[in-house]
Amino acid sequence: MTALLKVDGLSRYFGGLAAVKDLSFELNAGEIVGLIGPNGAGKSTAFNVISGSLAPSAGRIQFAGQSIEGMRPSQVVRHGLARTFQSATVYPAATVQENLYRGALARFDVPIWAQIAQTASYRSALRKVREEVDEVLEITGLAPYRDDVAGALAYGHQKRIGVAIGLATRPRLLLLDEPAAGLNPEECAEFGCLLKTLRDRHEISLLFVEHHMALVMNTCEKIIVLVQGQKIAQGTPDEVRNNPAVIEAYLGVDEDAHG
Ligand SMILES: Nc1ncnc2c1ncn2[C@@H]1O[C@H](COP(=O)(O)OP(=O)(O)OP(=O)(O)O)[C@@H](O)[C@H]1O
Repeated sequence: MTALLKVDGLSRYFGGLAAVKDLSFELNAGEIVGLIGPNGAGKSTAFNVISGSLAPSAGRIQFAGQSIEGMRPSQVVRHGLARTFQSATVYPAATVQENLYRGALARFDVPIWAQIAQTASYRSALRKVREEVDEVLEITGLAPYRDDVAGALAYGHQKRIGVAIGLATRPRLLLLDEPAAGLNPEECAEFGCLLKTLRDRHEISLLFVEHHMALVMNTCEKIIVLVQGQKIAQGTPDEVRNNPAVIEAYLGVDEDAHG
C-alpha cells in the first residue's frame, strides 16, 4: 500500500533546541492516527512543519506521492491536506456558514480584493462551494446553527466549526491539533463519533494530536509517541499502552510501585 503521508527524517530546530528530531512515520489512506506525547514533546511543531506553517530544518514530507516540504500552507491545502488549530480559530463575528465559506474558498485562488469587490470569479467560486458547505454543515451537526454568530455559540460547537472549516477545504487528510481540549466527557465522546464518521463515510484520513487519552485509545488504530522531539514508540493502542518506554517516559511510572 502506498502511504498517503510519508514523513521521513523530519527535524525542526529553534536555535540549538531540536523541537522535532529525525521523525519518520507513514499514514495510509483511511487511517486514523494519533500523535501523543507530554507537553513540549514537539507535536505542534511537527504539525506546523507538515502543514507548511514552519519550514523544516531537515527531512522530507510526501503527500499523495508529491513532495510538499517547504510549500506554503495555502498550497498544501490545495493538495488536499488541511489542519485545525488548538484554539477554535473561528471568525467570531461571522456566522457559522460564513466561517465555512472562508475555508471552502481557500481552495480557490481568489484574492481578498476580489472577494471584497464581489468579482465574477469570486461569485463563480461561491456557487461551486455552496453545496459543499451545506454538506459539511450536515456532517458536523452544525446545520441548525448555520446563521448563528460563531462567537456566541457554546465552546464545543466552536471547536466543531474549527473542524468544519478544515473539512470545507475538501481534504483527503485532516490534521487536528487538540480537537477535544476543553470539551466535557459527553462532547468528547460525540467528537470521537464524528471522527469515525469522517473516516468511515467520507473517506477522510485523520492525524490528530490529543492529550485526552480515552479519545485517542478509542479512536485511533495507530499511535505515534513523541518525547523531546523524538519518536519513542509507534503501534496499536494496546501496543502503545503496554510499551514500557511509553509508560515510563510519558504516562508516568506508578508511584506506588516504588513504595
Ligand atoms: N517558535 C518557537 N520558538 C522557539 N521554541 C519553540 C517554538 N515553538 C516551539 N518551541 C519549543 O519547541 C519544543 C516543542 O514545542 P511544541 O509546542 O511543538 O510541543 P507540543 O508537544 O506541541 O507541546 P504541548 O502539548 O504543550 O502543546 C518546546 O520546547 C517549545 O518550547
